[in-house]
Amino acid sequence: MPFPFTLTATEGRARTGVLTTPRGDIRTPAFMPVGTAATVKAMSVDQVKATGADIILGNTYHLMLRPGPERMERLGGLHAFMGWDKPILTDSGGFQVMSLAGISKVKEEAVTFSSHIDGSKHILSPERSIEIQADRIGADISMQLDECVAWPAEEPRARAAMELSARWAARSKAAFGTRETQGLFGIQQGSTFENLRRESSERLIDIGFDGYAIGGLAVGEGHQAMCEVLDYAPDMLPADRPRYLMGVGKPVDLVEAVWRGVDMFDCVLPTRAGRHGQAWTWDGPINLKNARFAEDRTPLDPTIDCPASSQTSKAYLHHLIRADEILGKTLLSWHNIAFYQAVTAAMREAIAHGRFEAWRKDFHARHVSN
Ligand SMILES: Cc1ccc(CCc2c3nc[nH]c3cc3c(=O)[nH]c(N)nc23)cc1
Repeated sequence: MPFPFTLTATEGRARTGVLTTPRGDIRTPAFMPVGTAATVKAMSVDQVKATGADIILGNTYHLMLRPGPERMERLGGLHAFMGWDKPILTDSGGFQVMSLAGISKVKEEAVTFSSHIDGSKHILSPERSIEIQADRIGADISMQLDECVAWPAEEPRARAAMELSARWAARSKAAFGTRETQGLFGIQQGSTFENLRRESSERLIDIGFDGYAIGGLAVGEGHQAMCEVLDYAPDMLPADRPRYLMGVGKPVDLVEAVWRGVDMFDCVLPTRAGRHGQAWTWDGPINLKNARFAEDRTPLDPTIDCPASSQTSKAYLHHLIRADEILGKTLLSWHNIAFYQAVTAAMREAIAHGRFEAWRKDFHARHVSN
């Protein structure tokens, strides 16, 4: 019995709804903060909860290397380990292997790689990835193991990766089996080739998943090329199940993807850029290192109910970032996650009232043009 996904309103291709899981409801459009190594970097669980996030992401690649799957299970799973009792989605690890691990080999059977931490050898098959995600980490939503090709890709290479991912989708589903309290998402591949994305979608639908991710984007193609794929890719996936665009993105990427029918997002940007002094605001990004903030006593955003956004002066944030203080990284990460939650909340509200088209125009005028 898949998690119920109820669409409460639609406007054009945009949708707003609720994905109901045993650990809590996920309001869509949803932004999912990335908690790679069992922490949303520089933030406490209470601070993440205070932003309104309904779900966070965990990373199979990092967690299988440290603390290790069997230790994680002995410690009660990721929810107990980190004290987060709402939903957790984990990626399957293949993408991180290709971008982080030492020597790695992709074979039909599995991906083999050496740890970027201590060089130890590891194997990640579709079956092992499901076991780690669902049984050792205890993720509420697991992702199939897939192969994401770099951009740009030649069609034959993109086809090979899409077909391998489709075969791994079937093996992931077989290994996952039927579970009452956990879900499994398939991942659409096919790079920038419409025909490949259609074949990928058809094969995933035949297998049947609780939700469908759009993979293979946010790999350097840029906003324009991503939007061109999103002009057709979301509609190839079932309208009655969640659509998750992996690794996206900047606020404007979220707006344009929601406009084209995407429901769920993850991105390291708000926390990673935050640690380096960048803050997102309704008027676009600013960097607090800039001298113009040295005596600016105004907060980043008085309308956001988050201490980092409305009760902290830019001058103080400027000082903390310039001094490379840990608190600066925490406060800017906290603000950025709260800002992303404010953006997704505003989109849910706009779609629910049939005024997302106007809201999108205002957003561009205010946020993008600067
Ligand atoms: C903790 C965590 C971090 C990151 C992710 C998403 C990581 C990610 C991508 N990031 C940018 N583009 C991406 C594409 C893919 C993809 O095609 N497949 C998979 N499995 N993951 C992707 C998921 C979980």
